[in-house]
Amino acid sequence: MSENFTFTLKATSGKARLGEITMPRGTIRTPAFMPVGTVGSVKAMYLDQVREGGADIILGNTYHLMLRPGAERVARLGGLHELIRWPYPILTDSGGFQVMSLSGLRKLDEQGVTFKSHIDGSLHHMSPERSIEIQGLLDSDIQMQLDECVALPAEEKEIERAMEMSLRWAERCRVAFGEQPGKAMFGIVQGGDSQALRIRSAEGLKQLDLKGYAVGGLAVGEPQNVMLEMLDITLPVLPSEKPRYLMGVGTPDDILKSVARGIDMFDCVMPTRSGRHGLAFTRRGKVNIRNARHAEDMRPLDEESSCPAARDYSRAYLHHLVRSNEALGGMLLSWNNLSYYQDLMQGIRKAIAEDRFADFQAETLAAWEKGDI
Ligand SMILES: CNc1nc2cc3c(=O)[nH]c(N)nc3c(CCN)c2[nH]1
Repeated sequence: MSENFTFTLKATSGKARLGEITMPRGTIRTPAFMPVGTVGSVKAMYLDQVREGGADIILGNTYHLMLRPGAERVARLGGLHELIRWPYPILTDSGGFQVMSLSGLRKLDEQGVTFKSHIDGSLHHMSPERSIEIQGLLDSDIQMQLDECVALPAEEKEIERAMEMSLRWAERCRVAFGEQPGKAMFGIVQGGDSQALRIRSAEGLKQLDLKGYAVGGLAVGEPQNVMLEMLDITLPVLPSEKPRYLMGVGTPDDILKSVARGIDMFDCVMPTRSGRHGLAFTRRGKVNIRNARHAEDMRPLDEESSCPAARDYSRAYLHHLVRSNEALGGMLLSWNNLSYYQDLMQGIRKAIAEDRFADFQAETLAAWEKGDI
């Protein structure tokens, strides 16, 4: 614990980094996977399970929480940590991405975004300053700048316009955030699939004395090789002594390849959303438990797992629950998947500490390819 936000690099293995973020509410072991708790809950999970499974930090969303229950209401209720009973660090996204992907966007200009709520159609305006104000009302530990994420493929001019405005918004968010020693504000690198624009965005953010840097504008439809190429371009420009967060990523394979390039933090709905739809992640690859071949398979998903959902329940029962659309099906698979992701992160951190990350990556991939699931 520390009254400040500090990031310590503990070891490297190639470009993979082992680190630790210390904050008043706790320590975050990196590389870290952040379960997504969009409206204040990690869907189908008790937060005790999320913690026991190995999560040091979870994600919340400004867009959703400002619409319901409302930022001022959360503040009146003691802040997000009190409300959801998660005393550890929370990172909140700024709302820009969710406005683009969820709401009826009405207007986007220098002042901010004007949009209609996807819940009740009410009209809302969010400026960079209001986004930071909301994240403060939520008592968020790591706050994200308001940005404009452009879906790919897109015209270079469009990508440039959005990247330049996101840079101006980063400066306004930096001013609005001020100095909050126990908290952090991260800038978000934009620039789409353009090498030059990615470099300009990263260089521009470096002028702002930020405590961390997110790489945004990726995992928005581009092929994995394009995402990885943008990391190869962007990461060398970012200060090595600050954490790097790749937003919205990703599959286990995405995570391994991004850690290999120097990413420290990840968030993705993949383990929880796919769990609710019957997809199980295991050490030996993915299992679509809805498939009829599991109907009488008495094996658990992974007899060696420390997670009861993976070790103690037969595939036959999981198959039955998912086919019957029983809530327990999504709960057990979400539990299995989050535990798998956190076990993967723990394996990654151990391999970096032992300077054998490349071997770990190869072994993990080989176990998936061998299948035998
Ligand atoms: C699933 N793919 C994905 N790409 C993202 C890009 C941004 C991005 O460029 N900016 C922001 N603010 N959020 C993003 C998110 C949401 C992360 N929870 C993304 N998710």
